Amino acid sequence: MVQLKSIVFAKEGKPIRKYLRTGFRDSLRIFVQGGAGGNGLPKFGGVGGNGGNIVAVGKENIDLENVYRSNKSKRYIAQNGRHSSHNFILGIPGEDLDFEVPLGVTLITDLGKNLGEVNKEGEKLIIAKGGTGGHSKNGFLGTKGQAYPVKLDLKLIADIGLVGFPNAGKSTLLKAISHARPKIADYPFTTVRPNVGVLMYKDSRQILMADLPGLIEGAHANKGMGHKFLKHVERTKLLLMIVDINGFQLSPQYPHRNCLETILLLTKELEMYNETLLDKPSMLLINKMDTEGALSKFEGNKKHLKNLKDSVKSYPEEMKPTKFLKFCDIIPVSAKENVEDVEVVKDRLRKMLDVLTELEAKEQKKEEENTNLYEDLRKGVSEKGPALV
Ligand SMILES: Nc1nc2c(ncn2[C@@H]2O[C@H](COP(=O)(O)OP(=O)(O)OP(=O)(O)O)[C@@H](O)[C@H]2O)c(=O)[nH]1
Repeated sequence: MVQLKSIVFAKEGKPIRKYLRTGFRDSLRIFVQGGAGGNGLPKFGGVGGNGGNIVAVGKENIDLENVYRSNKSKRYIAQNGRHSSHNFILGIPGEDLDFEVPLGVTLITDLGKNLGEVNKEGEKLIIAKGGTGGHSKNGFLGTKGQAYPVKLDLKLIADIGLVGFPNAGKSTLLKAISHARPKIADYPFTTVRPNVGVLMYKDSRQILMADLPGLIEGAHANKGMGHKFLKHVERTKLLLMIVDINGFQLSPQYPHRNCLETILLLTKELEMYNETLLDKPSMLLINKMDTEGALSKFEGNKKHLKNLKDSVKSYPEEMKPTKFLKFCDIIPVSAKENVEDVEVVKDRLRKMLDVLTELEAKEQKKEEENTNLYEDLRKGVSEKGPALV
């Protein structure tokens, strides 16, 4: 209760962030060091063994907490290559050190160098190379392996990102539409970590939806949890925005925002984080349609919802995003009370994702055709030599 009061009545300007401990680890800093190469043996021209590499291996169903628990020292050091000797002229190479990482991880050095991503089960990525064994060309001295701190940055891989201000009904929808069992309560910030639900269809198709909590007006200025979880939206194919038909008020110190303003401010927050998010296909749910007066509010807002850009012309500049999401569907629902509404949403989401998958496949095919065309062209040129025009 004390904690709740601290959150809801936190004074403006005072970050709410410190009151919240999400317990969700979406980044982890570790130290990696490839093994050193063994020395060569000049007398016999012996070559030292190469040092082992540090290799990240994709593993389903684990998270960064598992990675941390499996090695709390957070140091990963691969085996050195053995020196060349009378018995082993070719020094034995050091073994690679493989460690498992969750799917969706990006590995970045402290200097900002992106080492790559791991997105599939069993996918391997060398993140620190072992040193080379000593031989005649390097004075028979083995070299050191690469060594540096690396950040593991986890972005959830979900098809749909569910965004909305606190209390809009994100958890309620996720629970109704999928097998997820998120915490639901009548106060903001109940959800303090992203929940992922699986939407199951009769033909065994599964769609992943991530509920991204903590977004509030001013998140771009690091209010609340700031944009902590928005990075997870970057990879989703589709944005599902959910707003309360009655609008939203964070606490008595904050102004009440009606439904239209809520949409506007949410869009603004998305834009402030990364404006390309607004190019994503999206759907809008107007929730809590079972509450008193909801229908008339919805009727009153219908034409504005259809043409948001013009409807908000007179709003203050600081509330307006420069771009708007192009909602494919705007659906009034009651996530809590109306199972049929939820089924409609589930159906529409499936249809939209199927179309997107088809478009993606076509794009990929086109890209492959273009690559082939280019290869043919290159081959033709190298056989005949460049044409003189
Ligand atoms: N009447 C009504 N209440 C709803 C509906 N959907 C959600 N609620 C209620 O609204 C409150 C907030 O719902 P949540 O699902 O926890 O909202 P949330 O967006 O996940 O909230 P945070 O965890 O703060 O991000 C709960 O008391 C829900 O029971 C609805 O369709 N109708």
